[in-house]
Amino acid sequence: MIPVREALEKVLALAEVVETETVPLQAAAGRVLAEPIVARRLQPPFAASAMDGYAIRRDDLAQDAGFDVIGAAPAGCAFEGSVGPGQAVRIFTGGVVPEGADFIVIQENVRRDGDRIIITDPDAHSDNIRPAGGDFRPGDRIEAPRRLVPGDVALAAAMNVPELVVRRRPVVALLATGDELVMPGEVPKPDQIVASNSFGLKAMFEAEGAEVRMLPIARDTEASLRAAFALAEGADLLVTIGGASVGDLDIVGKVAGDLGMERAFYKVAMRPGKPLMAGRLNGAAMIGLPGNPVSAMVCGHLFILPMLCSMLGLGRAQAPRQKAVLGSDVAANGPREHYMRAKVKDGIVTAFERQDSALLTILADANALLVRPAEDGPRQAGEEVEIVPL
Ligand SMILES: Nc1nc2c(c(=O)[nH]1)N[C@H]1C(S)=C(S)[C@@H](COP(=O)(O)OP(=O)(O)OC[C@H]3O[C@@H](n4cnc5c(N)ncnc54)[C@H](O)[C@@H]3O)O[C@H]1N2
Ligand code: MOO
Repeated sequence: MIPVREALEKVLALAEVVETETVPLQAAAGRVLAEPIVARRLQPPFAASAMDGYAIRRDDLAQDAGFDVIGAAPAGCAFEGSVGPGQAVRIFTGGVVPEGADFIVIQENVRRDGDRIIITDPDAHSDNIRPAGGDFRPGDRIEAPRRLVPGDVALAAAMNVPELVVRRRPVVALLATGDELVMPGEVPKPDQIVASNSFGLKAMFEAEGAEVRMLPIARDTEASLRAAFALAEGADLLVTIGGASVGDLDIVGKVAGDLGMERAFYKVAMRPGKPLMAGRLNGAAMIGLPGNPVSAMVCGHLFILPMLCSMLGLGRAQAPRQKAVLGSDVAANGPREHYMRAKVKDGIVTAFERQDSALLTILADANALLVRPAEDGPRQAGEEVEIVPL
């Protein structure tokens, strides 16, 4: 049994950064940028009005001052002339500020009378002009690597960059094992249950940017497992679920070994998730998750999400942790690091009473894992602890 930190290092060492691909902007949100985005434009490309109103010369601004309206400058249609003393050009938000003008008086602050305007409020706290290049200039960059958020996509579009170079999605083959499992929607026999782990894990990995191939459930026979392993061909990462422990039918490790798996480790000093296994099989990384539903999900969060981040070129790091204050006492911990399902609100974390690794209702209710180091003593409410937000 190895400590969690060591297991994570070994798992991350199995993760190879995937290649890049080019995608249109429309498909870029959530992807990991692999090459910087470089602005091809000045934005705004001209001094632009920030308001609907009239472009004038600031020196002319005064209570009751009058102006001749000599033209209009709506967005997309510049006024070609020049604004002289006592003159104004009708302008709208986004319009090009005409030559000679250096101030936009908003329309609420004038009275219009035919082709004349009179200033009713000489408010000058802003000139209401967006300077050319005030947002970005040619050559300005969005640096890589970076997970693209909607704001990045909007910025890339404004920079006139229609395609982005991103990491391709790591392909994860997900293999549930067990004679007791049927698919959701099927009618289980009295001694069967419905497979849940693969669905939770698929959602988790896809949210991180993976492409998940869900393989057919393998039965607890060597032949069935071998056939299922063959279907994982071409994946970057094979994740098996169940059959990892010491029971007579827990044969995932054996079959993987027979197929040539180079084992990095088996068993981690953690709760839940002790029978975790990792290695390399047929050129791909392989992680064997324990079958208990909460164990599988917790290991997915603590090991496979960091692995996917690393494959996407985002660097090697553990699942993000935060500090929180204990909301109620917790008993001393044993020799395995314990990731207790917990609820955190306003910085106060409270572990659930029931911590059985089969309880999906508790997991669904939890929004954090309370981290208890190995052999940690009893802790009282009010003490500071570490959590992993879920
Ligand atoms: N004598 C010992 N028994 C067990 C040990 C041990 O050290 N000594 N470890 C326990 C721990 S810890 C865990 S975790 C489990 C893990 O066992 P396996 O990885 O072999 O998982 P299974 O036996 O196949 O299944 C465990 C449990 O989870 C259910 N399961 C499996 N796959 C799914 C799925 N895709 N969806 C929903 N539920 C699933 C399965 O029906 C079992 O109830 O071993 C302990 N035993
Ligand atoms: O440690 Mo197991 O992973 O109890 O559920």
